[in-house]
Amino acid sequence: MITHTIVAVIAAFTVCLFVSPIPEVPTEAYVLPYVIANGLLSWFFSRGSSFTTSFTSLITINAAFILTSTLTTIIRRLYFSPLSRYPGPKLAAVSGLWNANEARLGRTPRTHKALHERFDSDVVRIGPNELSIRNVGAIDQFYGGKYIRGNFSQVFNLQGGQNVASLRDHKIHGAWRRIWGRAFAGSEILRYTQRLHVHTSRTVEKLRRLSGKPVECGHLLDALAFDIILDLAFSQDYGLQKGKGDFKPVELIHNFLGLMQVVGHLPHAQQVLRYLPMDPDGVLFDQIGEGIFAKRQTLKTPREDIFEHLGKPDRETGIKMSNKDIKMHIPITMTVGAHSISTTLTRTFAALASQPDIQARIRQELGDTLGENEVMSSKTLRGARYLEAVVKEGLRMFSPLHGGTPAISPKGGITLDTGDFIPEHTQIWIGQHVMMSDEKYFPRAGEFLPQRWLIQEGSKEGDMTNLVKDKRAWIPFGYGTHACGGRALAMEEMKVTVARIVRDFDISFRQPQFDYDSWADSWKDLFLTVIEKIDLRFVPRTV
Ligand code: HEM
Repeated sequence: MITHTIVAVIAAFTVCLFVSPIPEVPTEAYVLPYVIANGLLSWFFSRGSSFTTSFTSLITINAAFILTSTLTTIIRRLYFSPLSRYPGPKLAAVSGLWNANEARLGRTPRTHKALHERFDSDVVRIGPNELSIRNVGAIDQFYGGKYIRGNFSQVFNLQGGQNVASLRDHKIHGAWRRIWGRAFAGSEILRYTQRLHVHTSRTVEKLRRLSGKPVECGHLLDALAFDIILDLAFSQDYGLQKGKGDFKPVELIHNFLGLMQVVGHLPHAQQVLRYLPMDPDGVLFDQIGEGIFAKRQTLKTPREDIFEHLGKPDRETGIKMSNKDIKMHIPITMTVGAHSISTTLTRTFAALASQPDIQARIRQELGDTLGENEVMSSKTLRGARYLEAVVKEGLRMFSPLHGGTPAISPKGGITLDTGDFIPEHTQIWIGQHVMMSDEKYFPRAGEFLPQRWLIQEGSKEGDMTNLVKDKRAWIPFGYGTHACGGRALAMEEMKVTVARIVRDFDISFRQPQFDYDSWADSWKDLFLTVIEKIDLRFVPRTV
């Protein structure tokens, strides 16, 4: 028995040397050999021994192996890892489960920010092979050029297949992004103007009918954003604003974001889940999406929509998406295309509800810049700089993807301008919340101050007020090759919606003593942020 134990301990040390370095070895690479080794051992021990003896030998050898592996891994991660020099919770250094649990609770961005402050460090360790970085120069160092995207993005292809948000191959990703880019070119955005106008008009009419009665703002804007994306992507009038369409897909998004967020932080779990049946909410969401897409394919009218572009080849390389590739873009379009907009806008309207002076200033600017009965669009709102500042400030404080998307540190590692060396293969996060709520970049970061984005009278272009110390830290849409594919549409949609609603209504909280801080504490960052209900009043303006 002693020989078995010694052999198991030596084997465990050897395996640990093999699986521990950064990056860690994929689950299959050691689970499969482990199972095979156990099968061979069972066969070996069962020859000429009783069941009890061979079973005891097997248990002893497994216990010695697992215990030694666990202890070796913990000691290595705590004291001998190249990341040991960085501060952070000990539990985070030991296991990815710490970060996954923060993710489950929907508070990773806030926890990471608190760690940077507690340890007074721009680099903190948030996993055995993971760091959170709070340094503006690092954004381009890690996300500029052809960087390797982190493990988290692989959660978008659990059911097999790829979309732009999961793809790691730069050649194909580049081609797919150019295809996406054509759907959001300036000329296309202008073509979407009339459709945006129709949908925002429905929301405005609805608010007029409600005439100052409390409205659950998240629900109102979910309906608006979902109707818009289903029209622009699939040429369909889904009718949520008219109370006709099915709200189920919106509810499903809220449900499965939680699962995605946890699994995204556990790459080994992602690998296992690929072999298991999909979560029922995910299956239903896919089915609804495919139904919407199938309906689109039967339309007789010309389909001047985003998916029309996705079906065309990339002009530079000739690369074309297969039918499967196109279908893989349905769920992501419905999720990021609607949920991001509605949560950002809802929280922006809540910020406006507490600041009537900002509403008044938006109205005054619209009066000065817009012609009478002019349809609002990126073109007609071009001169509305204060409106743009309000939307930018909303995106700074309420970005829907608050925790960032990770990158893998390149070969040879990177030295930050703080002097910190980040070893190769480390997964790093430069989170939106960590960066955009930092006083060093945005003084009075906790306050909603659109004027921070206005260039001072008489100053040079690019010379901002002293409330923006470094505009490179404004990253609501991410940065680099994987930055948001729908930014132009998102900006247009948010500007038009804010302008139309603020021009026609006085916005206030349902209860004058609304506890904004408790409401903000209840938001959950589940890859995309999920917010609790909020009732606002939209009182029609008479002039
Ligand atoms: C408030 C609105 C929005 C915000 C703040 C936002 C932000 C983001 C962020 C931070 C990313 C990840 C970037 C990265 O990995 O570095 C992303 C990815 C993406 N977004 Fe948006 N988004 C918004 C709305 C939209 C809309 C309306 C669409 C249109 C359908 C869209 C399409 C995409 C796509 C396709 C990607 C994946 C890009 C890639 O991986 O190459 N987004 N977005």
